[in-house]
Amino acid sequence: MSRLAIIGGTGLTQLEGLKIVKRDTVTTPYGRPSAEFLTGDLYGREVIFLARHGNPHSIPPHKINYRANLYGLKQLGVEQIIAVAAVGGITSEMGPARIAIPDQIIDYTYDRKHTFFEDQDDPVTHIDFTYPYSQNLRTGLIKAAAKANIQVSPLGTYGCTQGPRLETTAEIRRMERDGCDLVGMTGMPEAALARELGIDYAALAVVANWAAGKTEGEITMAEIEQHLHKGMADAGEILKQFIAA
Ligand SMILES: CSC[C@H]1O[C@H](OP(=O)(O)O)[C@H](O)[C@@H]1O
Ligand code: HPA
Repeated sequence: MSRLAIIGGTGLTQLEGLKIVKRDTVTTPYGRPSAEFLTGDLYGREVIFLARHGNPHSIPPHKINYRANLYGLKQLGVEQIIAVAAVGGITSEMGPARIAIPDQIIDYTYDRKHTFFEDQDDPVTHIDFTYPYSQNLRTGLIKAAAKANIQVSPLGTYGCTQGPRLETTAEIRRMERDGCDLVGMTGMPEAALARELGIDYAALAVVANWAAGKTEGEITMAEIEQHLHKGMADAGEILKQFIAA
């Protein structure tokens, strides 16, 4: 069976149910990962968990060392990653607490270390990224959601912004015109780095709020926390069914 890792984001700093058997503080040629890699038993399967923003949550999205995180997971033999991510909902289906399994990404980030192929000695390498998420893992997550009786959006385009600020109304309007259904700040370069390392990667996106300008008023952290509470409980059920299968 492939070695599976779960990367947790906002609202998932600790993975409930994980019986931890090993803690690895890994060093990589790219620096230090966000936190210890926790290996343990989750519903009978060995899983490695990493808190993307650190534990406690202290690293903002643009400061995450994505290369160290992904390289560290590769060093531990990981072949599959499910990334859990909080997002804002842009299109009508993507209301708060909804879960989506995106199939596409648009990258609006800048100034992030986004590739392993940049040294003079490296051959020039252009990975294929036509389908940024693993179809195999996406299908598994969609089936797991059906088994858990949780309605999810089986498709969606994740737009990744630089953060840490939230977006303006005009930025969200532009992203919607571009075809984005969801907005988050960590999907890239995480997904591309996984592909560069040959690790299968899919995301469980949990909608925390309507994106900027989609409702009257401003976005509050209280609203985000409330919706994430429900959304993360559902994400946990989906992961449980995914592992059971
Ligand atoms: C207002 S919460 C924004 C924060 O939450 C998301 O984190 P993650 O993708 O790690 O769950 C988003 O990308 C931002 O980093
Ligand atoms: O509205 C948002 N924008 C960007 N990232 C997010 N993560 C949760 N909500 C949002």
